[in-house]
Amino acid sequence: MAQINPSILSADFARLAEEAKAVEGADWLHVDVMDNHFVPNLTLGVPVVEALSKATDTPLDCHLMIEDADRWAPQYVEAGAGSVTFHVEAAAAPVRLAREIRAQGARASMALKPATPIEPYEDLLPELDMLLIMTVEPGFGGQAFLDIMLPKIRRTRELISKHGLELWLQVDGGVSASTIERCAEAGADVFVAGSAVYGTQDPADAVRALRARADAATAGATWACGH
Ligand SMILES: O=C(CO)[C@@H](O)[C@H](O)COP(=O)(O)O
Ligand SMILES: [Fe+2]
Repeated sequence: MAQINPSILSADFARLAEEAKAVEGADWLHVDVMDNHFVPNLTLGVPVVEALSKATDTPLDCHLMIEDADRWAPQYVEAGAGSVTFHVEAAAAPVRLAREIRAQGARASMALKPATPIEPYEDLLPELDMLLIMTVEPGFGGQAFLDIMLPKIRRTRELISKHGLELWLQVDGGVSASTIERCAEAGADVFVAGSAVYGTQDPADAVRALRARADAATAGATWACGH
């Protein structure tokens, strides 16, 4: 079954605990951490992640859009994140960092910006629990989905199958009722959705509807074996 991870970036930041509860039933809560250096936007940091992890039973999927990921990522595990995604463009030693995150007991995930190819990282895939392919330039919610990322999603799914890995393949940016099927058909199985969830009257229902669309699009796919 497809996983839907609502992005808290599109929620009301003055009511984070309530907004987190509004999507209980989602698989993970996606938390976008931005430092105004790696991306031109500033959101939240370790203390807010710590508070959120106490405010919801939904596990936290922290997407770090920050420089010096090697130094900061372990602190997000300590703050309560169940999955920590660092950008390969911001990590000096991605293998060491992934091993450190796993040793701390969290899922280790690596993200690629749109212009970063997957091929140089094929040998790193066994070190990861999830790979995130950005389908917008990171930094803001509500941007249009980049169709040109679909071939990269397809090639990554082929690499995962070739190596027989359990790795989850996440897409993030512009995922909505009108784009999720294309992502699912290309091979993604974890979907981040910000505006398509929090921009609706009933966020929990939006999560269910997105999951149903993704599942329908991949019914019968050999790799869609569930989590
Ligand atoms: O990481 C990011 C943006 O950099 C995302 O997680 C966005 O928050 C997704 O928002 P939508 O594109 O779904 O509105
Ligand atoms: Fe994100």
